Amino acid sequence: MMLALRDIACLRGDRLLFERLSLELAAGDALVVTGANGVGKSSLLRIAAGLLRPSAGTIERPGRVAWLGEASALDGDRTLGQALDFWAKLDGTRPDAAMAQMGIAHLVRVPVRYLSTGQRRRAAIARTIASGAPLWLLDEPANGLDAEGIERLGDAIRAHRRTGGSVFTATHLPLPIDDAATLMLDGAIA
Ligand SMILES: Nc1ncnc2c1ncn2[C@@H]1O[C@H](COP(=O)(O)OP(=O)(O)OP(=O)(O)O)[C@@H](O)[C@H]1O
Repeated sequence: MMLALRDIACLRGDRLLFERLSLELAAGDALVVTGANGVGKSSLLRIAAGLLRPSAGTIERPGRVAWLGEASALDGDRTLGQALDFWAKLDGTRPDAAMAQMGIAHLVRVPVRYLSTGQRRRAAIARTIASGAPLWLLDEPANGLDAEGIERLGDAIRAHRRTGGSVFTATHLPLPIDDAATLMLDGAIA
């Protein structure tokens, strides 16, 4: 088991976004959460990541987690290579293969602040790949990616699952993920 949420409730402000939500991810699983803007997809992923405390329920997450959110955690003043190296060192890995996988190896000497939106997103995905974490939590990972980037993201997810990794993602854009389970948040709270 990579992730288990049991009877989770999420209250934001005075709004109950969802309650009694349970899910489990095993090695190799992919789970895609969909639903309208504001329904609570990001909140659910943040709860799964331990970035947001649920108002009820329990979370089990035995292994390491890679978090990909809206904000880039890459230092704008460093080159892409240095910025990815920084994180890879902490994780005890190397980012080179991940950069190649996302088609950004040629940008290794470009300062992160000069990268385009899609290049930055590819870099964030490369960081996720290079983390070596078994569980990927991806909040709208395809935002800003072109068709080729989305394909590379799909390939990366496939490769990750093939080696026993799991992926839990929220997305508006259709992602090329084989036999993913889907969770539709509909905001229907009794
Ligand atoms: N810090 C906060 N305090 C109170 N309410 C919040 C806070 N952060 C988010 N919300 C509210 O929680 C609800 C769910 O937000 P969330 O970001 O989880 O939705 P989402 O389904 O990911 O939306 P989107 O599709 O727009 O990304 C929204 O109504 C939002 O306004």
